[in-house]
Amino acid sequence: MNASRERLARQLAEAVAEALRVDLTHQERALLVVSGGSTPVPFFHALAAIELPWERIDVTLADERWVAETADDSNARLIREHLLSGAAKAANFVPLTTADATPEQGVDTVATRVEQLAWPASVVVLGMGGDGHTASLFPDSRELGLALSTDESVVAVRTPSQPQARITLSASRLHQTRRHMLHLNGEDKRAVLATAMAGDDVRELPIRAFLACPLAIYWAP
Ligand SMILES: O=C1O[C@H](COP(=O)(O)O)[C@@H](O)[C@H](O)[C@H]1O
Repeated sequence: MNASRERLARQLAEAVAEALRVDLTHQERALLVVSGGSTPVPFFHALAAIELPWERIDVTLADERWVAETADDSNARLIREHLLSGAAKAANFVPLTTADATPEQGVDTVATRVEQLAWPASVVVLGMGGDGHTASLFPDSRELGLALSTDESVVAVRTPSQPQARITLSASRLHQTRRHMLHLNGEDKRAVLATAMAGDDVRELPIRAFLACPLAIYWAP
């Protein structure tokens, strides 16, 4: 692994841990929302090694593929394998899937689960794909307009460019946080982010929905 990406992951983990510590001085439970994908793995390892009152911390996802938790591309599996270990094992993880066959069938159950958490979250750590998507707010999601505008907490999404149906926290729910952090690596993503910053069409590059949050950007080459 590229040393600057490892260093960035540690810096992000320290910032997230500090945010959780601060919030836990004045509230009983704190909520951390993380993203899936390949980028956050070293961040998860760094965060898992930090001593925190993890038993008072809930962790959930920005989005999930509607697959079994045992599937290779399950974000829940990623969290269980890379974050919920070491000190962080005591955290309460709240997944975004159910045993229902489709996200449309499971969405209400997931919404109830999500809404019971300690909002506003302490931190939402977003990722970004090369197409400017974040969470499962993809430019070509049929439900993108809904996910950007609804007051519902979660939305089932079907996205032609993606092999699986997904479920995502809505933009309004992802905005319910004290801090937004964006974690990304590589020149290609830096270029996409620069394009996003130079325009304002959220449907073209959904990451734009979070650029004015304010958003702390953690980028490494
Ligand atoms: O599909 C997804 O991709 C993005 C970015 O993934 P990465 O592998 O390039 O890090 C991620 O932020 C999002 O949560 C995930 O569902």
